[in-house]
Amino acid sequence: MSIQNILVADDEESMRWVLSKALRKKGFNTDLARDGDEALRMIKANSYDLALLDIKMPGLSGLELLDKVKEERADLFVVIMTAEASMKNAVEAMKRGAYDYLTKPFDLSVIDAVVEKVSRARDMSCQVTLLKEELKDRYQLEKTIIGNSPAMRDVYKTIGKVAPSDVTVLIQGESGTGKELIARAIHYNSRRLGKPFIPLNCAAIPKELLESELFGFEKGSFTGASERKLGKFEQANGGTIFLDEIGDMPIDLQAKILRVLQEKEVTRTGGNQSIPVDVRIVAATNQDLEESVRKKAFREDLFYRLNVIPINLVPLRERREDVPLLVEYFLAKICAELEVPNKRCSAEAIKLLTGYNWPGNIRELENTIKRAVILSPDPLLVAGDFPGLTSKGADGKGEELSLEGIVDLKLRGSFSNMERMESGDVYSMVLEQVERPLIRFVLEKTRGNQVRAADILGINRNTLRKKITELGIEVVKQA
Ligand SMILES: Nc1ncnc2c1ncn2[C@@H]1O[C@H](COP(=O)(O)OP(=O)(O)OP(=O)(O)O)[C@@H](O)[C@H]1O
Repeated sequence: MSIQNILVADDEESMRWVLSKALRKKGFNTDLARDGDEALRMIKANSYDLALLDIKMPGLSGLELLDKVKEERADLFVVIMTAEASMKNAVEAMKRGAYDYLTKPFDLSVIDAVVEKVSRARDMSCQVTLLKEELKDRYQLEKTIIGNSPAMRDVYKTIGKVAPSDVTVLIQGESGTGKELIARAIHYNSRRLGKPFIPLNCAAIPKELLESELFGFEKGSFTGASERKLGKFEQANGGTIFLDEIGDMPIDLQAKILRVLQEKEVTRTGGNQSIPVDVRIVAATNQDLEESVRKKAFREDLFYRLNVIPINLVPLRERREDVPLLVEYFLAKICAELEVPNKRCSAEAIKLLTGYNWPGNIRELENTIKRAVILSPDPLLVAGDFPGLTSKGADGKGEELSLEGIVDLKLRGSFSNMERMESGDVYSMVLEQVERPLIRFVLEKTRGNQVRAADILGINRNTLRKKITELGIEVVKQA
């Protein structure tokens, strides 16, 4: 990864002129700052690979600036320049994280050598960062996305298939189902790993500001635009931009996003230059985008561009078998974060958590566990430690879990491993297990009166008799 963009900050005009001429001749993009404050603003607004900073400048000195740079852009290589060959300054600069130190006057060949050295060091450091990221992210995918349900296993397969390419992905799912987590997993398992992952929630930013957030603006393009600002697309260059709640994107901006996808370039507000960007787009929504297309609230062409690979995250209530795993994971994570001894959930508490409807999905589950861990002094969390769930009822709407809900839960628990199911026997097996307790229950209530039982069930008397024999039900007649 060679150097492209260099900032030169020096209060001496002749020095700025000489350096910029020499560097531009070698093909580098060079920006110039007259003092420390200007340099800091430029560093914040642009992505430089190297900054040559004079130690003595009006406003922020080179060393003060160096401290700020280390806070803002720890990866920027800084070379400090000074007219005084004092050992003290040199040591101070290196201690504060400068990459090198040059004493003026210097020959231009010294500058060439420094740029070359920084270039090699950047390559090395990129490799190290990449390696670190890679290790971190393997850990992330394996450890942080929890869920073993068939629906989640399908999601993992899709991540594996799409991550290596640059294809656009549209993640759909209710709030709290893990859309951002999946977007990160795609980024960290792609070749863009080590480059920025920039999330932007389109619904959280006022419409008037969204355009400049996305595309940036030029200095002076409107009142208050005192400096150039890079938009999220430019910040994400080389990496991935995650456009959350894309359904809330105003229609005029949708056209601009389409242009980025087609032309791979952006124009800053107030600017007339097209800037090439290499960014992968992962978008997410909790709305029915096809419906928005029908209502003309979302551009059809953009929808098809984004929806190349759809990933649907099913709500937690439709993959309840993942709840116990998630509970275990969040208990360990939260106890470690809060530095409290590990806690467990009783079987009864797990049953309650599994039966709840989770309208806020995994985010709500995580918060619920956190609240219980904080409020309960005991190592074993029981159902009573989740009062919000018991009072609201198992489906979160103040009602008991429906019969269908219980059967659904039971089925998911029993058949979580579809691959192991025999073909051809499931339908009758499940019906039998529902029919038998149902008939037994009604016969019990009618004290063994088959005529009455058939009437309640709404089936023919002969059919009931046949079922009693087939299912081996014992009829106890009571007076
Ligand atoms: N499968 C999962 N395993 C572990 N943690 C998860 C999982 N899915 C989501 N989470 C956690 O739940 C929280 C919410 O996830 P995330 O922010 O990705 O959801 P979202 O769908 O993007 O929500 P929203 O639409 O509200 O922005 C995060 O803390 C995330 O780490």
